[in-house]
Amino acid sequence: MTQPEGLSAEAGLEDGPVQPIGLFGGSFNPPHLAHLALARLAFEQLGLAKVLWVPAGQPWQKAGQEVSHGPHRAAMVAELIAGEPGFALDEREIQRSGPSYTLVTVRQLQAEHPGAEIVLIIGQDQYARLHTWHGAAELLAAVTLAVAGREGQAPEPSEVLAGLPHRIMPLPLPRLDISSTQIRARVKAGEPVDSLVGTRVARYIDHHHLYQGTP
Ligand SMILES: Nc1ncnc2c1ncn2[C@@H]1O[C@H](COP(=O)(O)OP(=O)(O)OP(=O)(O)O)[C@@H](O)[C@H]1O
Ligand SMILES: O=C(O)c1ccc[n+]([C@@H]2O[C@H](COP(=O)([O-])O)[C@@H](O)[C@H]2O)c1
Repeated sequence: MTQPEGLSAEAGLEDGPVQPIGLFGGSFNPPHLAHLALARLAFEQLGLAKVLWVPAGQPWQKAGQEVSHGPHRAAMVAELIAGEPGFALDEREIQRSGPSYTLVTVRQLQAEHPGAEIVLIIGQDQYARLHTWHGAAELLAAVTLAVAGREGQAPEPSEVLAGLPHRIMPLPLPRLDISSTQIRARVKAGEPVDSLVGTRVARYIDHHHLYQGTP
C-alpha cells in the first residue's frame, strides 16, 4: 500500500521502514459500529502497523456523565474487535490512576516504539476541542492526527486549534449517525441495539445489565 503524503514511515537503522502506530482512544461507553468503521478506515488508508484501542480510565472531560466501569468498557471493546486483524485492546489507561491524558499514553508509546510515528485517530467532535486537552501544543507536536468529519464533512479545526501547528490526515468516513449516548438511551428504553453495536457487544450489555438505569 502506498504511504499517503504526510505520513513519514521513517527508515529504521537496519530493519527498513517503521510503520506508523494508530492510537484510537475513547470512552467506549459502549463501543459501537461507527468506532469500528473509523478504526478500519484509518488502518487501511494510512498503512498502520496496528491500531491500539485504548479505553479511557477517567475521561476527565466527561466528568458529569456516568461512565461504566473501565473493565466492562474494555471487555466490550474486546468483543467488538474480536477477529479483526491489526487491532489490539490496550488497557493501560484504565489501569492508570487519575485523569486519562492522551499525552501520557503517546509518550509511553513513543518509548515503546522508537522511530514509529504515532497517529491519533479521532472524530470531528474531539478535533474541535483538541486545544482544551492536557498539553495540547506538546501533543500536537508529537502526533499526526487522523480525523473523520462526523457529519460527513471535511474536518474543521477550532479557531484556537487553527493557530497551533499540527499535522492532519482527513479520513473520508461516510456519515454514520451512531453515538454511545444514543445507544445508552435505547438500552434504557428497552430497545434493541444489535444493529448499532453488533451482536457480541449487545449480548455483553444484556448479560451484564449495563445502561438500564442511566441516560
Ligand atoms: N459516529 C461517529 N463518527 C465519527 N467519529 C465518531 C463517531 N462516534 C464516535 N466517534 C469518535 O470516536 C472517538 C471515541 O468516541 P466516544 O467513545 O466518545 O463515542 P461517542 O459515541 O462520541 O460517545 P458519547 O455519545 O458518549 O459522547 C472520538 O474521537 C469520537 O469523535
Ligand atoms: O488528554 C486529554 O486531555 C483528553 C481530553 C479529552 C479527551 N481525550 C481523549 O480523547 C478520546 C476520546 O474522548 P471521548 O471523551 O470522546 O471518549 C479518549 O481517548 C480521551 O481520553 C483526551
